[in-house]
Amino acid sequence: MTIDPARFTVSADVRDIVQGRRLRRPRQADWSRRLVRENSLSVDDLIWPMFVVDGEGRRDPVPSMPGVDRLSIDNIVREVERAARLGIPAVALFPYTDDRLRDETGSEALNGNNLVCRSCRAIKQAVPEIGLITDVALDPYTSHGHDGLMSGEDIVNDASVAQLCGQALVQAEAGADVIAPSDMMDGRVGAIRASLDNAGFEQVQIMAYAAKFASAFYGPFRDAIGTSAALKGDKRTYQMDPGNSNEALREVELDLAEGADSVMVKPGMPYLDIIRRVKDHFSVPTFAYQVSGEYAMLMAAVQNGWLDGDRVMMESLMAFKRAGADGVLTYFAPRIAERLQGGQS
Ligand SMILES: NCC(=O)CCC(=O)O
Ligand SMILES: [Mg+2]
Repeated sequence: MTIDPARFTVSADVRDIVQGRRLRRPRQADWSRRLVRENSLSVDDLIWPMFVVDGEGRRDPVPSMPGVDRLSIDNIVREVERAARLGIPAVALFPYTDDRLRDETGSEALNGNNLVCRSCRAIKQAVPEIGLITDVALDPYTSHGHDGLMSGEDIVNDASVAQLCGQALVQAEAGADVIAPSDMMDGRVGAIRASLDNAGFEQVQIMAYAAKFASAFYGPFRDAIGTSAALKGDKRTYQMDPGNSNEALREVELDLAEGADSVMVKPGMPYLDIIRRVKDHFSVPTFAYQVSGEYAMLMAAVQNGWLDGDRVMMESLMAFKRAGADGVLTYFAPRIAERLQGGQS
């Protein structure tokens, strides 16, 4: 329906008020909207998290993450080649560990020939130019599903840190460019930095999961790496309380003091305020993790036809940029990169 503006009398008062305050003016055309846009999204902002599983020719869908598969090494190499073609700067690896290899201490984490290490070698051989990020935490390897070592009901800090240093070393030896500790033990960044340096890996970066909250949004990830059933209790004695914000700044401050090259806030969208505070306070490379539950939530609505997939994906990523993030770990990475390559934002 079109209306005839002439039929509506606009008083001089209204015109006076609007005069000189027409913020809608630059919104009238695409060229102008693009010129005044404050933030932009580029392929350089993307880190693609990937799930690796043992075997060959495997591409097992993760039911709660439509469009995401667990890949065997041969297929993961193919996908990393695709990431490189798309211009994605880095990928992050997470292993699905066979139940037989899980134990109380997560000893498989220290096996220099474990699935993650074998994946690193294969990827580095095929696609040496891509950034390779590995996860340091024991949860994919422990029978109890916790990120550290357990003594009774407790997750013991310092002994866990020692184990995590060993894990970081085998990953660096296998070719990881960035060690990303996601365990939230106190002091692990400094200890890992020292271990890496002592072993001659002073160029290997540390991306610290500095402010990682005890969140219900990790559910689908735990399905993907097969720890949902194993996990005893919850992670509230080491991950942050969702009610806290100042504490996130202390966590980031300590990780930076201990030698982190970049820091991460996780989950993403429910914690945009934390990203903004971290960026404003420290002005360091700050990453966000759009976690599995955020992805699952959007995809579920998209599959029902309730949301436009491409548009919510782009808008959700733009929100991270606006909040101050330098980059985002997102399961949408290849889809976004394809869209950006097509020249659409
Ligand atoms: N350490 C990595 C994660 O916990 C990922 C969480 C997610 O995507 O839900
Ligand atoms: Mg900490």
